[in-house]
Amino acid sequence: MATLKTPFYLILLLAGIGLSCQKDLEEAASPALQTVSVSNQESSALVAQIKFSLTRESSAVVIYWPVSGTEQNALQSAVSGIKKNHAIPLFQLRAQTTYQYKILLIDPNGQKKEAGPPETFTTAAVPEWLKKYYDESENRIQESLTGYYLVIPAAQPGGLLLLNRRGELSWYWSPPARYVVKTARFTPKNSLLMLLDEHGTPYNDGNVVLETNLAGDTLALFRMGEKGFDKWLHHDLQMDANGNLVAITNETKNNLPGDGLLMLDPQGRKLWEWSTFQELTDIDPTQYAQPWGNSLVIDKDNHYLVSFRALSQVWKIHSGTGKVLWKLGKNGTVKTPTGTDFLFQHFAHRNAQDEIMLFDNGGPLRPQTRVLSFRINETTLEATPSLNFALPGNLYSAIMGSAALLPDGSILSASAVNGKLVKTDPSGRIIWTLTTSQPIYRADYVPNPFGQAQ
Ligand SMILES: O=[N+]([O-])c1ccc(OS(=O)(=O)O)cc1
Repeated sequence: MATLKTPFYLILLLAGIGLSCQKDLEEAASPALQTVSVSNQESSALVAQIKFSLTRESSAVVIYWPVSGTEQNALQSAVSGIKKNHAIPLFQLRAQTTYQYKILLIDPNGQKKEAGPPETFTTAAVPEWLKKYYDESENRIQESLTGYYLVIPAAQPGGLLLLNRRGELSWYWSPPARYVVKTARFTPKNSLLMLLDEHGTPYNDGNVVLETNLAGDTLALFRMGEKGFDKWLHHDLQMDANGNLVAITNETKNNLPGDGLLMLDPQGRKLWEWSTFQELTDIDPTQYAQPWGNSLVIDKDNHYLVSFRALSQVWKIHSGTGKVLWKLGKNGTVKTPTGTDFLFQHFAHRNAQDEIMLFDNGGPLRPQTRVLSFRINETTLEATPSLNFALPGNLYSAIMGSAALLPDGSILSASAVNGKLVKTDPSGRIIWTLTTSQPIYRADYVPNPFGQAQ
């Protein structure tokens, strides 16, 4: 039987060609960096965004550390999914600091490979107004809760601050020159929904709604006069689970000022509206004041809880029919024990204990601010008081302010006009205080703002 013998040199040659083809294929298949840019501005100096494009799709992550530190102590961004064009936010930066960063590409086996040598960028300075508003060096705390405090200044130009458990500024947003920030809320998407004003309007009125993520990308921008946005908004706004916007509006009837609600879809088209004039039909103009809606939340059953400061009442409003389901407070429809009426309250909401909680500002008749909560039987319309404590006299705030339950059962209060953010226990004993140089409109606790940032 004849055997075909392949010469040894030919085997080597073929093997060599095979190997080099394999290598070429692998190199062609492995993604490489094409373009890279870093953005970081004074408007939000504690976050940078690394944008880069790859020759091929890949998942990626960025590690970063101050040049004065070491790579071993690098922070790591969230993992960016498989694609060619990436925009990766880097959070928890320090201002006016030079960082080194590395882009790591993640292969299908989860192996990370450096896309190139380390590069550097330097962060911008915190704006002067913010340095004056909040002095980190005077505000050191040691808090065991790992979340952050969203502080909304009642100061111009205003902006938004996130403070960490040590009282440090972890993130902020300072508005472009033409805007003043009036209020803001975190959304179910962990973005920020803000009410801005560009006309020097007093109080908490605004004509622009801006949604941004924490990286500073604009997700939505609505301006009064466009589509269904046909009224001034004031004091509060929310995004519902479907991405619709709901906000408190100014209404007018027979030359009297009222309040309303407006719902816009994610494209800014009007879906629904409501007015206090639907409910207050028997008005004596000599006794009338604008109800002054000053907080709005979407309750667990999708109906609205609105605080009306001038009425010293919180209303629950049916989100479909507009019917007022109940009124909590003085002369309301919910039965409350004597001594629990509140005055000129703000920030009414349902807390994690399923109670309606609010910041009871007080007023000239009772110049003392309290934190109250009520368990409400919505069938029998009976309220059982729960939290009820007064803040010390030096924390009395006749206007604005907030009180929110923290996950450890303590309470975060913004004593607005005094520029004090206080953590107290449920009896009102102060645990820590943070101070701002001008008033705080309100503050809230945000458990994990950076974890899920988009
Ligand atoms: O006088 N202010 O500046 C002022 C007054 C009331 C007010 O409304 S409140 O409901 O937020 O207290 C806000 C600001």
